[in-house]
Parts: sequence; C-alpha cells; structure tokens
Amino acid sequence: MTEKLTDQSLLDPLLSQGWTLRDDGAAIEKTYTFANFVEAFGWMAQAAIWAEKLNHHPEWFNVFKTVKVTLTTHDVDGLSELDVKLARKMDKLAG
Ligand SMILES: C[C@H](O)[C@H](O)[C@H]1CNC2=NC(N)=NC(=O)C2=N1
Repeated sequence: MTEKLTDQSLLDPLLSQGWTLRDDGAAIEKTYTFANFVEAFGWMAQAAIWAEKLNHHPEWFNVFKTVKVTLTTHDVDGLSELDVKLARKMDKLAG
C-alpha cells in the first residue's frame, strides 16, 4: 500500500536538483529543457515506460523542447516514495 512521504531527507536531494515543492506541499515540480523536440519527446517516451513499470504516472506538459513535470500521488493526496522514485528515474534519463 502506498503511504504518505514522511522522510524529508528523501526529498532534499531532489530539491537541490531543480525540483520544487508545490505551494500546497502535495506535489513536486520540475521543468526540463532539451536540445529540441525530438529529444524532449524521446525522453517522455522513456519516462512513460518507467511510469508504467512503477504504476505511477506523471502529470506533464510539453511545449516544443520543454517538459513541465508535476509528480504527486493521487492515492494519498500528497507525496509518496513513488514520486521520489520516479523523479530520480526522470533525472537519470535526462542525463
Ligand atoms: C489503480 C492504480 O494502481 C492507481 O490508480 C495508480 C496509478 N497511477 C498513479 N499515479 C499517480 N501519480 N498517483 C497515483 O495515485 C496512481 N495510482
């Protein structure tokens, strides 16, 4: 079962990697900028496969070569370790 994130130390490394905590504290957000649209969409395709594997899905918005990502866990109305996991994976995939 998914539980709300209580361990701030899991969040801190993400906050120093360009992720920010949404005002309501229920989500983290990051905007990735790629070299071009193909790079952006290629990254989204890879991230989508991981999201499906983790059964945890991003909210995201793509404009040309940027992708704005919001991660939250709907099941707990806030953040969970799954958001941390997916954020780490997304960063890794973005290089
Ligand atoms: C039934 C299914 O496991 C759930 O709806 C999963 C699917 N993907 C999900 N993604 C996200 N971001 N939050 C969830 O709570 C969530 N729940």
